[in-house]
Amino acid sequence: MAFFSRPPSTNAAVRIVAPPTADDVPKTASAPPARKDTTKRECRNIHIYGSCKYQDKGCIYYHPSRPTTPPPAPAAQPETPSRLTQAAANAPVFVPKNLPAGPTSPTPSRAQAQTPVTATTLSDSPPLTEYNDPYDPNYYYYHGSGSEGGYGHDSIEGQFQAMEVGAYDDYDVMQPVDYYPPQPTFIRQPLNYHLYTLPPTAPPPSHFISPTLHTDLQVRSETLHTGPASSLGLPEDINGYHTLVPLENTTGERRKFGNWISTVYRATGKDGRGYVLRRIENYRLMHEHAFKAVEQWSQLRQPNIIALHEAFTTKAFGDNSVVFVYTYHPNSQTLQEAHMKNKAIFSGRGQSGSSPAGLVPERTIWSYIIQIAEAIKSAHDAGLAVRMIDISKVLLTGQNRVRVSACGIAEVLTYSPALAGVSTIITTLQQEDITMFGKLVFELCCGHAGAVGASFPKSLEFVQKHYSPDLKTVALFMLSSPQPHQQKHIGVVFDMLGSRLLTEIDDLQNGMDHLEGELMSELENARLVRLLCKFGFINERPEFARDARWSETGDRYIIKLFRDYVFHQVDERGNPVVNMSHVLSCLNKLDAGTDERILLVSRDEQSVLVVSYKEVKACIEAAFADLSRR
Ligand SMILES: Nc1ncnc2c1ncn2[C@@H]1O[C@H](COP(=O)(O)OP(=O)(O)OP(=O)(O)O)[C@@H](O)[C@H]1O
Repeated sequence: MAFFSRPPSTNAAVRIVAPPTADDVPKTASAPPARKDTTKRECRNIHIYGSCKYQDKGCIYYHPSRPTTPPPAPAAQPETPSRLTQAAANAPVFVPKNLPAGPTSPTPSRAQAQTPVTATTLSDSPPLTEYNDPYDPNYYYYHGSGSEGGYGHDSIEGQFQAMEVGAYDDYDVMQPVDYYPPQPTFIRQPLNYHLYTLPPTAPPPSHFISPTLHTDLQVRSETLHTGPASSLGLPEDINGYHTLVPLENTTGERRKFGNWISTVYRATGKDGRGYVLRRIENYRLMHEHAFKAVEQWSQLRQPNIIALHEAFTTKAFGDNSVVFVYTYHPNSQTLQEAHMKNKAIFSGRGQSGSSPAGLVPERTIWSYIIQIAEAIKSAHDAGLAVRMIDISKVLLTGQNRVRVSACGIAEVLTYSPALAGVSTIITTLQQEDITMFGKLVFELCCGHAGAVGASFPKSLEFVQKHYSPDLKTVALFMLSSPQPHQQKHIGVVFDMLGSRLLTEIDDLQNGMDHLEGELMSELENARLVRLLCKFGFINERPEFARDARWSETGDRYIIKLFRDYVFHQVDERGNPVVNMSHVLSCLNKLDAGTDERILLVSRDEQSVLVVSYKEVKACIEAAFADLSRR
C-alpha cells in the first residue's frame, strides 16, 4: 500500500489520517491496518488494470476470483464490453498504419467502430450537443453568439463537416479576393480567443472600434498565413522578401499607375513581418538620385501614411522592375473598393427618400477628411508632396481608419535632374495635393469616381442636397484654384473643421479605452501559458523516475497530485471531467499563490493531502528552478 510521509520541505501539507478505532488497531505488527469495510470493497486495481499485483502480497481489498476459462463471446451482442478486461489492458497499443490525411478527430461512428473497448456507451454520456459550458473552446465556435446564430448541426459529425466546409462562412465578407488558382491548403481551425473571458459583449458605440473586432483580428491573422501563389511562377525571393501573393488581378485588363503598369504583392520580409511590394513593371531607372525621395519618405512615420521602407530595382520578374516596399495592412480595401460600389446612388436611380442607401455617412466623411488632412500636413511639413490623394490609393485599414498608400513612387518615376531641388515645384505639387483632396471628398460624397469633371454641377447639387453646408464649403475650398498671392494651405482645412476635431478626439479616446479593456481581459493568457509550459517541463520527465524527491514520499509528489487534481478528475461514473473553468480557476489560483487549501488524493486513494495553492506554487517553482539550473 502506498503511503505518504510528510515531505522534508517546509511546506505545511497536512496528511489526513482517520482517527484510530478499536477495529483499526492492527492485530499483528506485520499486518497492514484494515479499514472496516476494506475486505468488502473491490480492489480498484482490478477496475483499472484488470488485476492487482499485490493480491498475494497483502492487499486488503476484495479480489473477485478470475474465471479460469475465458467467458464465451456473447453471440447476440457484438458490441464492446463495458469493462476493461485484463487482456485488453495488457494489449499493445494500436497504431494505425495509414493515418488519415485530413483532420484526425474521428466522427463518433468511426470512433466506435475503431475502439475495441469503451467504458460507457455514447447514450450513457451527457448529450454532447447540449453541453453549453461557456468556457468550452468549441462552444462559441460551433454555436456562435446568440445574435449571430449557430450552425445548427445536431450531431458531432454534422458539426465537424460544418467546420470543414463552412467554418469560414462568417468571414466571407472580410475575405480578400483570391487572384490565383486555389491551392490545396490545410484548413486551420480558427483560434478561439474567448477561453478565459466570456465572449465580449457588444462593444460600446465607437467610431473606430469594429463591432466584430475579435473576428476581424482573427481574419487578419488568417490572411497573414495564406500560402504563396506557387502556380503563378513568381520569384521565390526578392531582396529577402519571399512568399509573394498578388493582391490584385494580374491577368486581363490592367489599369495603369500613371503611365506604368503596377502590381501589388504581399510578401514576408526577413523579419517575418508582412510587407507590400508594389512593382512597377518594365521601368528602367535612369538616375540613382531618383531614390532620394524614397529616403525622405522612409523617414516619415505618421499614422495616416502607409510607411515606405525601401525601394530597389530587380530583374527577378524577368524584366526591369522597380519595387517599393510598404507596411502591409491585412484585409485593407481602397476607398474605391469600399465606397464606390453603388453607382445608382449618384444617378438617382433607386432613391426613395432624402438619404439614399449606400451614401457614406457625413460623420465618416469628416473623419476621413481629418485623417487625410493630417497625412497631408505631415508630408507638407516635411517638405514633401503626397501626390497620391486618390480614392484608389487611400486605404481603409480598419474601422474608419484610413491611410494614404503609394507615397514616394511618383517622385521616383517622374524624376528629372533638371527640376531636382527647385522649390517652386514642390509648392505647386503641394497645392495639387489639396485639389486632389477636394476631388476625393466630392467622389466620396457622390459615391462616384467621376464626380469632378463634366458632371461637377450635378455633383455639387447632390452634395448640397445630402450633406451639410460646412462639408460643401470645405470641399469647394480644396477644389478652388490658388489665388496669385494667396496659396491654399492645408492648415486652413483644420481651421474649418472646428469642433469636429474634438468629436474625432473623443472617438479616438473611446476607442483606446475599449482596446485597453480588451487587452486587460487577455492579460491572463500569457500567465497561464507560462504556467502550463512549466507543468510540461516538470511532469513525466523520465530522468526523474528514480529520483527520491519525485517518489510518493518526496516533496515533489504534490506536483503530481496537483496535476491529477487539475486535469485528471473523474465523475462518480469514472468519466473524465473536462471542465475548462475548473482548470482555469485552479491555474489562476496557483499563479496567484492563494492560501486556499485543496484536498489532493493519491491515485490509490490511500493518501490524502491538504495543501494550499501557495505551497503547490512553491513546489513548482522549486522544481522548475531545479530544472533550469541543470
Ligand atoms: N499597404 C497595403 N496593405 C494592404 N493592402 C494593400 C496595401 N497597398 C495596396 N493594397 C491592396 O492592394 C490592392 C491593389 O492596390 P492598388 O493600389 O493597385 O489598387 P487599384 O485599385 O488596383 O489601383 P491601380 O489602379 O493602381 O491598380 C488593393 O486591394 C489594396 O487594398
